This record gives sequence, C-alpha cells and structure tokens, in this order.
Amino acid sequence: MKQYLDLCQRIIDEGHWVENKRTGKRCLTVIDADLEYNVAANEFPLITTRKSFYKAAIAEFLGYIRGYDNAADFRKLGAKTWDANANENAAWLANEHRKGSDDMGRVYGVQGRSWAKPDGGSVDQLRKIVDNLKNGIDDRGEILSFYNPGEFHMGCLRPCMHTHTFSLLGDTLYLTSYQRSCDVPLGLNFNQVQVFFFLAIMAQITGNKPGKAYHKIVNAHIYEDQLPLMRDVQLKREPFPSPKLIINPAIKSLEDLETWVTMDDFQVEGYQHHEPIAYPFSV
Ligand SMILES: Nc1nc(=O)c2c([nH]1)NC[C@@H]1CN(c3ccc(C(=O)N[C@@H](CCC(=O)O)C(=O)O)cc3)CN21
Ligand SMILES: O=c1ccn([C@H]2C[C@H](O)[C@@H](COP(=O)(O)O)O2)c(=O)[nH]1
Repeated sequence: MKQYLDLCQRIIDEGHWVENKRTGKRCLTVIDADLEYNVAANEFPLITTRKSFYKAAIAEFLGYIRGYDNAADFRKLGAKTWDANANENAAWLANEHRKGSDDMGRVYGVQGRSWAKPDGGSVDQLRKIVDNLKNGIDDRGEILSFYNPGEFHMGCLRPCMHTHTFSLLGDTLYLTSYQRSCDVPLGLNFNQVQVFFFLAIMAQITGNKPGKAYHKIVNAHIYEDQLPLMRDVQLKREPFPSPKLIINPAIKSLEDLETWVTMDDFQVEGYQHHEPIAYPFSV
C-alpha cells in the first residue's frame, strides 16, 4: 500500500502536465514506476484508503484468460469496466471492424488466446505457458503479449498492461508485468490486484509455489478531474494493513478457469478500508 501512496504523492510533487488527445483531458504524469507484490506471503495489494471492488478486477482478468472480446461477457462475470470503451468512444463506434453493441474487437485476451498467424491459424500463448510451467519448463520466453500493432485498428483500445513474463527458479514462479499507460486512481487500483492474482492463480494451476510479482509501469498519470479527490481526500487517509486473497483450492487447471470458475471462488480476508471514492472515468 505504501508504494501506491508514494507513487500518487510523486505524481503530485514531480508530475508534468500532458495534454491527451484521445480523452481531451490533461494528465499529471510521471515516467517509470516499479511496484512489487509479495505473493508468497499473500500480501494482497488491495487499496485500503478507499473501498476497492476487487472482484471486478479479478473478473476482468479472468475474461482476458478466457479470451473474451465482448463487454457483455465481462458483465456476466462481474466487470462493467469495458462498457464505456466498447460503446461510448466515438472513434470506435465509427470503426468498420466493430461488430455491433458491446464488441471490443481484437484486444487483450483475443491476442492472448488466438493471435492470428500470417500463414493461417492462430497461436494460443497462454496454453503454451501453462503446459511448460506445469512440466517445470521455463524456456526464458514464457511471455504472454497482448500487444499486436498489426491489429490495433481492429480493437477499441490498445492494451495498457500488455506483456506478462513468467519465470521459474526451481519450483518457485515469478511474474514480471509491463504496463505502458496507467490511470493511477482507477486503473492501478485494478491492475495491482490483477498482477497479484495472475501469479497466484498460475502458480496454483501449474503446481508451483508463488514468489514475487514485479509490475513495471511507463506512463503513470492522474487525470485533471481526478486530482482534487486524490490530493485532498485519498492521500489524507491512513492506510490499513494488507488483507489476504483466498482462492478456491479446487481450481486446478486452465480448463477450470475457462469453464466453471466464478467470483464466488475468490474471497478476501481481513479487508479494512476507508469510504469509497467515485473517481471520474475518461473514455
Ligand atoms: N481512462 C481509463 N482508465 C482505466 O483505468 C481504464 C480505461 N480507461 N479503459 C479500459 C480499462 C477499464 N478499466 C476500468 C474501468 C472502470 C473502473 C471503475 O469504474 N472502477 C470503480 C468501481 C467499479 C465497480 O464498481 O466495479 C472504482 O472505483 O474503482 C476501473 C477500471 C481500466 N481501464
Ligand atoms: O488496465 C488498464 C487499462 C487502461 N488503463 C488506462 C490508462 C489510460 O488512462 C487509459 C488508456 O488510454 P491510452 O490513451 O490508450 O493510453 O486507460 C489502465 O490504467 N489500466
């Protein structure tokens, strides 16, 4: 929690104002932030200085694991996070590749599970990683990349957290996640949970022990309309200790994640938090 608050304070103390064309808003911005999560000790990096809706964050990531491309499927799992980008951004609404209401196009999980090959067929990046890690193999290329510039024009948003690299040292699994653009009040609140969850669940379904997760962010920003709430409300609050994430031990495979898992399979223990804060969202 301290590293999150330190990053927020750093943006306020050292940030530069940058115009953003896509949203028409200015962002207070810093470049380069490194966060670290101790998954081995189950120190779940849930924000405590406001109420965090962690189930929506896990639901969103489970949707990526399943290769979803439709905001309605995310809603069914418990995440409304893609409604606006799928249905309210003018450039995407006018895009000839949009297949109607709720379509997100070829983003995130679509690339993760079925990256189109130029010579036909597709690559399931996640399946290969799971199979290798289950057999104790780290070929130094256990990389899941959502970043496919050849198909940016076929999706509603370029992926923000775009690459996840897994590493094995003996039977301890590590994760390094890269993010190109980070909405610190809203997006990071979810992304921290997702990086932690991804390592924890991958360790569980591949029979390894979780180690640490490393989260590397390039452009970290606060939108101008979020700044007063962050500076004058959230940063004035004292954090509580980290809670723990409890995952149903019956989840044993990628197929389990693809078929029967719901948000009831995830619980948080010992979550003490301050009042919610409704930050403005920029589409
Ligand atoms: N400007 C922007 N920021 C983002 O963080 C973001 C995007 N766009 N577009 C794509 C996804 C969607 N994400 C989102 C979208 C909405 C919330 C949000 O409204 N969160 C609320 C509560 C949500 C709930 O009740 O489930 C929050 O207070 O955290 C968070 C992340 C993250 N990403
Ligand atoms: O997982 C996510 C997804 C999105 N964001 C934020 C970061 C930016 O504020 C916007 C994306 O806008 P771009 O113009 O494409 O950078 O969404 C996030 O923080 N986390």
